[in-house]
Amino acid sequence: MSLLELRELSVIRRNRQVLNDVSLTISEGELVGLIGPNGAGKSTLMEAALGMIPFSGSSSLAAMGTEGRARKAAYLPQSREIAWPVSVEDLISLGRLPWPGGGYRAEDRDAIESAITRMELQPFRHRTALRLSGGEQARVLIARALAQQTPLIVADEPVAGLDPAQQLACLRLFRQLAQEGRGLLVSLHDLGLAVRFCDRLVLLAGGTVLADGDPRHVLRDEMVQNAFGITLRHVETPDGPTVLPV
Ligand SMILES: Nc1ncnc2c1ncn2[C@@H]1O[C@H](COP(=O)(O)OP(=O)(O)OP(=O)(O)O)[C@@H](O)[C@H]1O
Repeated sequence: MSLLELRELSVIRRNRQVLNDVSLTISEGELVGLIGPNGAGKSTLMEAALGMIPFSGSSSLAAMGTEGRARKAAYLPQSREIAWPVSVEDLISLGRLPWPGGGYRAEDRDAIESAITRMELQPFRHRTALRLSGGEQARVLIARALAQQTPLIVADEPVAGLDPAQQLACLRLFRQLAQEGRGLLVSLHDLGLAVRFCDRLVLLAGGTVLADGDPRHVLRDEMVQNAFGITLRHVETPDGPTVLPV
């Protein structure tokens, strides 16, 4: 079943066409990597898909009411702002706000505990979120999105600022969530991680989809040269395929 359908989505920002006729579907059980150079329109695509900015074309999510949308999709924005000096546990519990009861039922507690465990945040749960390191704050915000327990997760550069072990742990968790039937749209700059963990890659450049499909096919030489102006060395490892930009 599809969780997100974008049809001919176009966005104009400051009189400039940032996205041009982008069509995309995310289905249950899929971890989809959104890749592309800086300024390609990855964040814009996510914001438009969620109905946060004006666009033309259609988005199945943006067409829903705010409550239905918040129960369908959790969003991790690129900017990791924490506005108030709340505890880690309280911040994560905000993920339960879209659900009836607003966070006080037994299932809310279970969702919050599960998110804390999955992001290995037990030692931090009573700390003030604003006083954590940048990477620790990033993990707390991922946990808030997990606590929302939505079928779809839209995450804008979720592993930016995480150390290598935490990057791997985060993408392994995303893979596991996909295996459990959730759909994930995740923007990534590390193409090695993208090819290793994603079921599918969508390559965005100049506001259009250059390629959408099997990661190794999307990352073929002419596509990578066209989008990024670089070459990739493809490497087979015991843990699966990866790539090195050269
Ligand atoms: N609020 C805004 N107002 C006007 N233009 C914007 C705004 N946000 C982004 N843009 C422009 O839209 C284009 C796409 O930006 P976007 O942030 O979607 O790219 P991106 O692919 O996510 O980039 P990055 O990899 O650097 O995060 C860029 O040219 C950017 O300057």
